[in-house]
Amino acid sequence: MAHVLIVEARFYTHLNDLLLEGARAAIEAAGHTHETVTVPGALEVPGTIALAAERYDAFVGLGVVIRGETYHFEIVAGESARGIMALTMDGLAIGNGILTVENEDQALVRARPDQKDKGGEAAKAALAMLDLKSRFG
Ligand SMILES: Nc1c(NC[C@H](O)[C@H](O)[C@H](O)CO)[nH]c(=O)[nH]c1=O
Ligand SMILES: CC(=O)[C@@H](O)COP(=O)(O)O
Repeated sequence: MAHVLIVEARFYTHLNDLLLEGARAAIEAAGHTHETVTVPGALEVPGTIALAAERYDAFVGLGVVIRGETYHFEIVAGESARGIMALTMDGLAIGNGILTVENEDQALVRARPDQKDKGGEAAKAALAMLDLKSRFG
């Protein structure tokens, strides 16, 4: 049984709740346990995973980044993904469920567990990486 840390950037509460629901359901369906920590925004997700790296078997990053008027979108979307990928290359089992979308409608379809269920998908990816880690690590 693995213990998974969900790191959720609580920027859009109603969308986060859906991502969390999907991620938690996927982890529980696979017979694992989880805890959740809430951080201010997507940029804080990789740093938080790095701080907790030794304490959990796998990690799920959740959040929603919606394009605004400025270049800030590129920074938040790109740097959060870059940070998560850097930690993945260091050998951590992580699923990236940070949505990077043009508008709220796109986010809603992707967050809803009965639609694209990107929270659940990210949790399954984290567990798949954990399996690969035990096989090759
Ligand atoms: N605009 C969004 C942000 N921005 C906040 C940053 O992630 C960060 O918390 C701030 O710059 C302080 O370091 N975060 C999201 O998760 N989603 C956004 O759409
Ligand atoms: C991530 C963003 O683009 C964002 O929420 C910031 O919006 P803006 O560029 O309009 O300041």
